[in-house]
Amino acid sequence: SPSEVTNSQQFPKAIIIGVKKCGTRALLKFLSVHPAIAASSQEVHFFDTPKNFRLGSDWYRNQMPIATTNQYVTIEKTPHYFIDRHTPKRLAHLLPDVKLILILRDPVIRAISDYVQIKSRHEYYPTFDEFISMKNFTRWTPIKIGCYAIYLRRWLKYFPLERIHFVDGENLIQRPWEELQHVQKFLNISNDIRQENFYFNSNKRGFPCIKQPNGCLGSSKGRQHPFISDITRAKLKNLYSTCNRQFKQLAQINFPWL
Ligand SMILES: Nc1ncnc2c1ncn2[C@@H]1O[C@H](COP(=O)(O)OS(=O)(=O)O)[C@@H](OP(=O)(O)O)[C@H]1O
Repeated sequence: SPSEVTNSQQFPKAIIIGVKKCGTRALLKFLSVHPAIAASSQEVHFFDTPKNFRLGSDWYRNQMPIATTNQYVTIEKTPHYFIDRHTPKRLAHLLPDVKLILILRDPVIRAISDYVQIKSRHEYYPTFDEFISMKNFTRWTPIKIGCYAIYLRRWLKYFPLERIHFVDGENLIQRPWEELQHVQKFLNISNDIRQENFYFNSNKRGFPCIKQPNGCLGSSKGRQHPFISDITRAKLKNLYSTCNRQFKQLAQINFPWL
């Protein structure tokens, strides 16, 4: 077909900048079935990793998926961009018109998810409750990342709020088509990914999958979370209440869990 003759690699029109463990992979996977989207399968880590950044913008473009002429929206996701100090400025300089997508979850659940991932790489590891009972627990990275306002403030020095779309990661699990509808609108593409494209898979602990071959996420997504004590929950809820309030103000959004 003619579109195959003009395959090319394009700089991203949109980037899922984070947040880690909030559903960035699910969002990109669901978006990738849209006919207008070419999605990068790997996390590119261009702006946040010195050895990659030094290779320059040609290297970056060469990491992008081959897009057919129909796929005029190239997207990549690197969740670490959100918390990286250098990325906002570097990205604004290279791609001043890029659209940013930020997916968020309840920071308490996000912290547990982060913990479960780290624990999976260790044979012996303290419990989540043990971490939170430590005096300096607020300096532990899985806890720090959940104070979204701190990081968003940095991004807003380089990007206007209208260029950032916020996705409710809790709702992406419950009613993914609603979040997809908003994202497709933000990207100015047709509303192709709809409710009838999803099913809930009991083998995937009830997480939604897309109706196509390999339409569910891999085994490292949707892990079992450990029991967390009420004391730990109350402590984190209290810690995040200020961050959440500031985030709501900065982002001018309101998700049910915020
Ligand atoms: N449809 C679907 N299927 C499976 N998992 C889903 C889905 N939608 C959202 N999620 C949640 O995504 C969490 C992982 O987030 P990320 O992909 O952003 O993680 S990462 O930062 O790339 O490591 C992952 O966290 P865990 O539950 O802790 O494994 C999921 O809760």
